[in-house]
Amino acid sequence: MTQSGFKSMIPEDIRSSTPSSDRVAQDMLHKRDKIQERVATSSEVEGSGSHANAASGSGRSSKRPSGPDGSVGNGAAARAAGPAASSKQEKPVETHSKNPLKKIFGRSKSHHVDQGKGLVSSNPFLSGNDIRPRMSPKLEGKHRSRGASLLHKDKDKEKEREMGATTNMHVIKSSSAIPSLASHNTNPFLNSANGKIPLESLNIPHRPPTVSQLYHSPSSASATPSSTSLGFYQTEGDSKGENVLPLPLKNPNDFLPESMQQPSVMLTDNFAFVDSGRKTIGEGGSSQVMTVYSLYRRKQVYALKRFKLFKDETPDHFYHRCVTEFIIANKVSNHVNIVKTYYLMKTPSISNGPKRSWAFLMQQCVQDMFHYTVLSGWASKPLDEKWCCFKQIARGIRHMHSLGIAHRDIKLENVLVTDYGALKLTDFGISTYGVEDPEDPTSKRIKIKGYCGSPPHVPPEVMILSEKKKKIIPVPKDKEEYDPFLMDTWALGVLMFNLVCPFALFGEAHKDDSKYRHYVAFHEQFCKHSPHFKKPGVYRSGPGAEHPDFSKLGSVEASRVCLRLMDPDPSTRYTIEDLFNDPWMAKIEMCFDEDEEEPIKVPELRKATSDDDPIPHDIPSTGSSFNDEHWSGTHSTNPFLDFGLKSPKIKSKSMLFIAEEEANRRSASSSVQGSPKVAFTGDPLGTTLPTLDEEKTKDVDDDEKGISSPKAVSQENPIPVSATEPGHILNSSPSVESTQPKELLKKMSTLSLNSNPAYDSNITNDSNNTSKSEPSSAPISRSSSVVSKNSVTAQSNPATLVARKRKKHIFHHHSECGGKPMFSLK
Ligand SMILES: Nc1ncnc2c1ncn2[C@@H]1O[C@H](COP(=O)(O)OP(=O)(O)OP(=O)(O)O)[C@@H](O)[C@H]1O
Repeated sequence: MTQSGFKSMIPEDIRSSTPSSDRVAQDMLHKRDKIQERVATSSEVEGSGSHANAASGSGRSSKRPSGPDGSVGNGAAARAAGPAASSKQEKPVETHSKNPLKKIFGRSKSHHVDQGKGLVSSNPFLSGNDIRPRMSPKLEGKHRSRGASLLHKDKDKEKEREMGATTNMHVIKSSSAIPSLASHNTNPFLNSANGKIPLESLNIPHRPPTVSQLYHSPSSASATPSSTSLGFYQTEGDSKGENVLPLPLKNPNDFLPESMQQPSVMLTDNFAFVDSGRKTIGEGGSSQVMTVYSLYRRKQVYALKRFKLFKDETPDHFYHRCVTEFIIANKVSNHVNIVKTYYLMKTPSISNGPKRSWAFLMQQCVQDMFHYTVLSGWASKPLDEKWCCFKQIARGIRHMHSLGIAHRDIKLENVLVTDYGALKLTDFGISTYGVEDPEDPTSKRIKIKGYCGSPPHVPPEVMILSEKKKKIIPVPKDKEEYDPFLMDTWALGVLMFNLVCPFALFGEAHKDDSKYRHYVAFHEQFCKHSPHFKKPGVYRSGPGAEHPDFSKLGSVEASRVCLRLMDPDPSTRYTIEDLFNDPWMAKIEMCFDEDEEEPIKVPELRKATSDDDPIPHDIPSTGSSFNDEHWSGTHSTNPFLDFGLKSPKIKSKSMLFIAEEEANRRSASSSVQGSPKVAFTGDPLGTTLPTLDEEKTKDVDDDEKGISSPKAVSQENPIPVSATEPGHILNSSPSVESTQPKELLKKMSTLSLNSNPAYDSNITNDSNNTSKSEPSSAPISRSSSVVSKNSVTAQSNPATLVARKRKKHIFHHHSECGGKPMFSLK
């Protein structure tokens, strides 16, 4: 089928965010004038000077223009405002609303906390010090506390108070089921006082560490928390929660292992923002995602995940947080079911837009799976298609596990869908190595301490480690550690169930959750009646009519798999290999083959700036580098991956060609330099970018001269002289825009919002109230519809789908804890 035929299957609202669509490029061009205007205006408003800018960060936030959902420019503000606004609109709906959008099962909350201290392994980064704190804003409104206990046991109390307070806030402000649930709530932690949790700061290495050093060396400064406040976990949801990194921004290469050094680290050397970076395509607790395009191929668009510096987070802490996530994200990228993360880059501040920071340059996708599963037509999709999705996700997990890495936050929200129908795992913020030697995936597996994750995707053996739960039931010494890989398979079981049933079986896998107790009782009962059910290599039937919900999985084989994955006992739970050995898995027909080439193109890095030479210089095209090696598969085969269509002829670019092209570009650039020079107004040298194109020039803020202008960027230039430009230069032929229509997306495209009767029933709760909720399926409220005052409108109007999606990211899947294992063996 032709590309246009394929595109027509994607709803208009989704198409508009489709990465490789012409619309994006056209949109960019059409908005050029507008952008120019805006930048000019904002430059005036903002004034110049980075210090002023940093100091007035919050003020800037409030000035940001809102997107269609009212939150794009200022997600935190929207979060803060959302609950209040939503309470107005959603109170009347409560739990019996006929509006299915109020009742669709909700996004999970992530508890990014490692609260343990020390591992079985001697690896300090998997231990108590192995904390990657993380914010939990999406559902929690303004705050989320961090796992202070990971660092300071004596701070546990304070932390819990904070968690309780945060939870309370969340329950009240963001759940549609709040009114009814709140009255039954007896959670003693919901009314705790607020507490401030101190966090030790980090020592950042001055030289790039090796991966092993990053994760194993006790002396690795990069991962050693010292004494800094954890307050940034608690303030992210606040509109003023994001701080600005001090100038000069550090160079990612100073933090990356040698094997991962990048030939260019400044985003604007090779890319420019679509819509001047003011339009986000997604927002998470710790990041904003927007679209950028290649300066050499405007139709080549990528997702830029820009990380936020949380209030009170030290820059060093931030840098390490980003680099550890990047290392894993990049390492696991080379699989069709994992989103491709290419580079870690410095990004400039943009007037009335994002602030200077670090960001991942990633493959751009269309939507996350959660989005699709709440569409009205999803329930009626054939099970075959759902199992195909399931298998793709499982393959992504298998790939990660084969590299010795556990994801630890598997859920539908963290699965992205591409416009060519591939499903991809994303968000490796709490991923961790589960092996002794990160560079040897076959090395001994280790267990991990500390709570993290997103209930109900958090397995019982991890759930008990939550500070809240530890208060209820103390954890015996021998239960303080868990296998992170089995955490993933449990979560995969929950996800599998949710692909078919739009509600949660229980809120939290903990005994204080009555629905979970029901589930465990059923599981035990079933195994009792089928004694060989858990026997390795034996494949007994799973529950059928015995269970009203598992019977919806369509076959006793599927229910077997689901039950084996969601085995409360980790010692008998399916591993990912067990899953793939199950005959039911083998029978699943794939809608996207594992070895199928993807119609994507590795972003080109042709230019780099440095301290010594602020004018972008060509990146040598020979030699070997991390990227050559890492992306060799893509480069060495067909980088344009035309997906079964005839491949375009790929011509390598000679240096002469590049030089000519650059000359042309410069002359084109100079021709537009007569236009208002709005960018770099704060450039102390009064320079403009001689080689950047118009759009790029407009994108950059004055105060960022140190970052964005060639001269400013030149703070640090550790770009190795021998650095090579992997296949980037070779990839200069026209981008392949055509994508073959995939059945999956084709059918997804026919889905519409808001008319799925399945979502009308049983949607109530919030995980904090699960102990009071009643049996059968324990549905959870759809947090985004509750929090966002705009979400109701957005949800009921397919045309606003994308806007709604952006909104929802603000609210989904984070919790009060938010502590992310900062240095978890990455
Ligand atoms: N490559 C991408 N293409 C398209 N959209 C993306 C991409 N990466 C992320 N998004 C969107 O942005 C949202 C936020 O991304 P992500 O979950 O990675 O951020 P995060 O800050 O790590 O989230 P959190 O910390 O809250 O879990 C995603 O839910 C997704 O919808």
